[in-house]
Amino acid sequence: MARRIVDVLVPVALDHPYSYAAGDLPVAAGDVVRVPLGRRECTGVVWGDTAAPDPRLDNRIKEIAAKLDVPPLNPELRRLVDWVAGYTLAPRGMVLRMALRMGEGLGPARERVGVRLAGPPPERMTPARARLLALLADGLVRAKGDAAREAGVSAGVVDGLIDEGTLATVVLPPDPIAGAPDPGFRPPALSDAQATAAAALREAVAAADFSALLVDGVTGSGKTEVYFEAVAEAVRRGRQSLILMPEIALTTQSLDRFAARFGVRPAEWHSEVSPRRRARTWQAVAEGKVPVVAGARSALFLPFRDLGLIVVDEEHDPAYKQEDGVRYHARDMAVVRASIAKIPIVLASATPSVETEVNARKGRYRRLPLPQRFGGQALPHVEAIDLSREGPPRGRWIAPRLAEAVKLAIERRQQALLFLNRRGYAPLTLCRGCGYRFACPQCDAWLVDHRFRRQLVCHHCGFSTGHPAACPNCEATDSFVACGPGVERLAEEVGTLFPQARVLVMSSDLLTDVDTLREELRSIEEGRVDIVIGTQLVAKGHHFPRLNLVGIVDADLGLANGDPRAAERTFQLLAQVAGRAGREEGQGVGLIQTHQPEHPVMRALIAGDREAFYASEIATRERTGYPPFGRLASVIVSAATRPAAEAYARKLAAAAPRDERVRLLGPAEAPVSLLRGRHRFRLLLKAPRGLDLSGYVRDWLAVAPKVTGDLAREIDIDPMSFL
Ligand SMILES: Nc1ncnc2c1ncn2[C@@H]1O[C@H](COP(=O)(O)OP(=O)(O)OP(=O)(O)O)[C@@H](O)[C@H]1O
Ligand SMILES: [Zn+2]
Repeated sequence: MARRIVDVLVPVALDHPYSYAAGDLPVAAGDVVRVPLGRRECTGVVWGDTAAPDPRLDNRIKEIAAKLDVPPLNPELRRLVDWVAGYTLAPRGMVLRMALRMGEGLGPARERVGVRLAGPPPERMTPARARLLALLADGLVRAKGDAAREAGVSAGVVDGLIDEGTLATVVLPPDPIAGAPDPGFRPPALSDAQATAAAALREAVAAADFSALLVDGVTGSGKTEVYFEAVAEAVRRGRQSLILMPEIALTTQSLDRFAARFGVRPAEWHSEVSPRRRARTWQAVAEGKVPVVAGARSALFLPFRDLGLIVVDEEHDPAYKQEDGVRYHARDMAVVRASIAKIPIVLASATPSVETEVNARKGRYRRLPLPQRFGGQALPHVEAIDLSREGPPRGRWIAPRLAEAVKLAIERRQQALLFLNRRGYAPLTLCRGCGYRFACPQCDAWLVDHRFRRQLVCHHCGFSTGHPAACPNCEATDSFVACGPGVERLAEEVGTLFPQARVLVMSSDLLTDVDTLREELRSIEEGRVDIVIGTQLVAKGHHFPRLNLVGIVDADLGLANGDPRAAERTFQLLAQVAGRAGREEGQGVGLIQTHQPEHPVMRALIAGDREAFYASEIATRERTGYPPFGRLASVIVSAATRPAAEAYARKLAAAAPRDERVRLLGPAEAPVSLLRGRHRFRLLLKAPRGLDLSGYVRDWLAVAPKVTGDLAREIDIDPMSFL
């Protein structure tokens, strides 16, 4: 009988599977196996039987080493891997890698050890020992760390009593990945609009077929409570749910709210979860033991055994786009997964992406509107502060009218949020003597002054250096001027304006860990802070009951770049930030400092007229052929030298297949022309909506000159970043 040869896809940068002999192993498609690869062994997945094994390779074909004892990757996930690779042009192996996070090489799990009272009291008694013994007097087993913490003693005290035989150790089972959510635990009383939307969601889950629904609710309308009803329905039907969230910062409150609604927290999946816990979660999800996962975009590639629902919260958020490795948009690929799995997908946003808005208008997505805030709170009243007429004095950033409003808020014991989407102290430092500007040696970017950390930092590559004593150019001392504001500088100004106020600066670079972040968010919720100064970290999703005033310090910041989505992003971000105001009591107020009060984005925000914004933006996109009315793909060519990058970019452009429907723009030097020491050129493709742009690019690359030496080529289908 002929040997059975199978295709095994391995998680490396390769598009095609390798052939292996199955040997005596009864392997089937989807099985996770160990295979020899070069000199090492790696984990791969059987993709199918090799259709036509090459007889010339027969004696070179190696055997599968072992079949792993984990559930196979089901056809749905395998199709998703194929689909994402085909669409993004990322090597299939790299997409598979995202689906194979089962944690090899972690070694055996560390045991959790508990202690209990077991023997006679120790000969020498100390107050700490006495406290510990008093705690354990009830005879219960406690985890070692818990016992020490509860008794207020060090771990050494516990160990000492174990050595003396007073305490005995017990091996504890690992703490569970996730409990069982109870759909009937604490269902909310829904408003009419919420109830209508929730009913539609429940029906969609019950229909168990592909459908896309948009929960389109104003800020504070209770979108979360509503999509929880879809999750409840999936749980009732014994099917798994995936809730995607753009940022871990967002998950904190949502997880607590989930627990309040369902009695337990969902399983979490994001970069802050430890590798070991992730490995256990992966396995439990594959075994169908995890009813609900809440996670960042990479959770999309988890091996659900029976996925019944996907929710994408804040679907418009740019964080859903992965910008390195496999460049994919998690919202778009979630729609793909839902259609492959034949399940409903729920998108939620107060400011839908233009793509989603168009889909809803065309009826491809079903819109479920929540036009009012829950509990009848009014939406914030938004006004512009025209910086060219009533701006702050030189060297200051808070206009008198905004300062007055902050003062009033504090007097009323309410909170104020000052939003500035710029980390650090100042975006540019220059020498007053000679005009020298501090730039990153490896990037085309200025160094940002971070005073809290006492460093000048590059926001592109992370390069950092101390503040020099003298100008590197003219050697003048004490001649540096900080130009422009960052949140740290704003904090300085707030300190002088409101010396008594309790101020919290929140910015991703100041964060040490998630626990600190959670604690800081809690301190705002509980009213232990008067003024919050923050970047987009605090802009989204949060619900702060006492926050009534939102001041947007520089509303024009995001409008100035050449990004076709600049207006959309600015509108979304500012609407989200303003939407933090007045969610529980009183009238929320948003004050927008801008030089362009007449800009369509500002006008829509001030008038609270979302429709006006979408109408003008959609018309512009339609006229210019930008997404979703046309399609884009970008190619970045980079090299160690500028001529090498440029020469290859030109050759690449010359090799583009002729197709009058596709327009090739460039090559042009990228806006960030130097990044991490590499010179960059950009090509942009524009095509009509119906064209298979991935296919076009694939054909192009097949005939393009080879990438040699230190040249690199990054393909981005549906690019979101234009730097
Ligand atoms: N039916 C309900 N019963 C009780 N509380 C509710 C209900 N609906 C919403 N809420 C509360 O109203 C507040 C706002 O809801 P939620 O945060 O879900 O709004 P949202 O639409 O997600 O807002 P945003 O888009 O601004 O994040 C929350 O504190 C939530 O618990
Ligand atoms: Zn840099």
